[in-house]
Amino acid sequence: MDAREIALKIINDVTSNHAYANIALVRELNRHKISDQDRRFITELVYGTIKAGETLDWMIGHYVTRSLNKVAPVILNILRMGMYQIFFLSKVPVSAACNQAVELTKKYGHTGTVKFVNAVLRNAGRGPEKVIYPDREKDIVKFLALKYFHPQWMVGRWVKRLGADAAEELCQINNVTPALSLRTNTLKNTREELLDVLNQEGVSAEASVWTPEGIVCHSYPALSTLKSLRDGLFQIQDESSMLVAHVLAPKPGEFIIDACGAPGGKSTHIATLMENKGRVLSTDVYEHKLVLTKENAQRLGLTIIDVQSLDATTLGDHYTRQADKVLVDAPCSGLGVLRRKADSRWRKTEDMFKELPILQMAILKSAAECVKLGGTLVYSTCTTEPEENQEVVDNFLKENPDFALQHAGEMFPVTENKAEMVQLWPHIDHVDGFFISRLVRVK
Ligand SMILES: C[S@@+](CC[C@H](N)C(=O)[O-])C[C@H]1O[C@@H](n2cnc3c(N)ncnc32)[C@H](O)[C@@H]1O
Repeated sequence: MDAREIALKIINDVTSNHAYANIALVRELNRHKISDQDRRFITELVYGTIKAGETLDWMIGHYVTRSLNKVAPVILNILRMGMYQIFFLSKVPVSAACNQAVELTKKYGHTGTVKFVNAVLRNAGRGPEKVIYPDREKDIVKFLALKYFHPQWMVGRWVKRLGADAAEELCQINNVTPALSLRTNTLKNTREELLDVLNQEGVSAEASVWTPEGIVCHSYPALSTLKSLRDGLFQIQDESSMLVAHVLAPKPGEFIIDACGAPGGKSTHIATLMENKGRVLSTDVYEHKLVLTKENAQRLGLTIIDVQSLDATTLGDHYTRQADKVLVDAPCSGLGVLRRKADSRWRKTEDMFKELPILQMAILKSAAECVKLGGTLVYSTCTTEPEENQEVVDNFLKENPDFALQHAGEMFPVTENKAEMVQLWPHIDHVDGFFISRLVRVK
């Protein structure tokens, strides 16, 4: 199988079988003996074609008269891959993109589809100027959605809320692969020591400006080859995600519940800040995910984390007023982390903003029952949308006068932040979009 056929197989798996792009990619890459150059090409082609899906269909529409619904899924994916190479991969000659698509169609289609694919791609290659984006001034939403590969409803929300320019910056940054960030395991080494070890392992990295233990990597070999990872010298975690445990501010000896804890990114950070003294109960509704929490804790040398499979909407029945601090890192729409996965933007729906706040509120209410008098409750999400963030906290506070809002931004360990409820943005803060709020039980 050549690189483009492998890419086609992965894309088919995503579009026809709803496979996750990153999982399907790794699975398929591991099945073949492929050069590093081909790996990079396949990755770029798969992620690009999936991300640009609606834009590519709109572009194809300029060169065909029949409805794309009538085109067989595999042929449509061959066309999408061809269009992506012609319009967005300048290093690939147009002739190569066309010829390879035709070869693939000979294998997966018939004489008629071979002619069709050949005609569409050669016409696109000869006349790319036929594709004209909507006028930015007249239809900003459609323009941004097509230009930056986002669902129109999503762009519409952001334009309304943030204005056209900020929405454009956000869409733009959502297409840039973020740097890898790591959290130093301060129980095993200091950040400076870890930076030295990483340097010796061929990682180019620098200290994060957000947290005292954060590290940002600019280039690195395959993570599986790093002894420092196997030895538990660090945990992979985004910089904004690292801020959550700092806002919770756990102390050695406390009892802390992490209500939506798997795969343990924040539970392990909390236990580390507690110097591995006290108790962290990390619960999650999905039992299989708790295995990952246990593995992370073990690799990092943390012994105070217990895991329990539990629906957090019932947490209050089990641990009433027992915890010093509770974290609710709630399941959410994930609009703050779209840059991390090529297909995630196309999996979101507007219904999420009706359904998720109901679950988030139920979890928050039940988790709140576990907090002792004077104890802390932190509510965080990796999304940017107010229905899941400020509105959940505001509604909770209205119904629960036993809790008061505290200043989350003031708890940031390094940077200054004046917001009571913090909303971080990829295009402003250059970290994952995260919401963090901090409440205290006063009665
Ligand atoms: C944002 S993720 C948590 C990430 C985790 N805090 C970390 O830092 O690694 C949300 C988690 O909530 C879990 N979840 C979803 N519904 C839940 C429920 N009703 N009760 C408990 N956990 C739930 C999901 O399985 C998912 O692992």
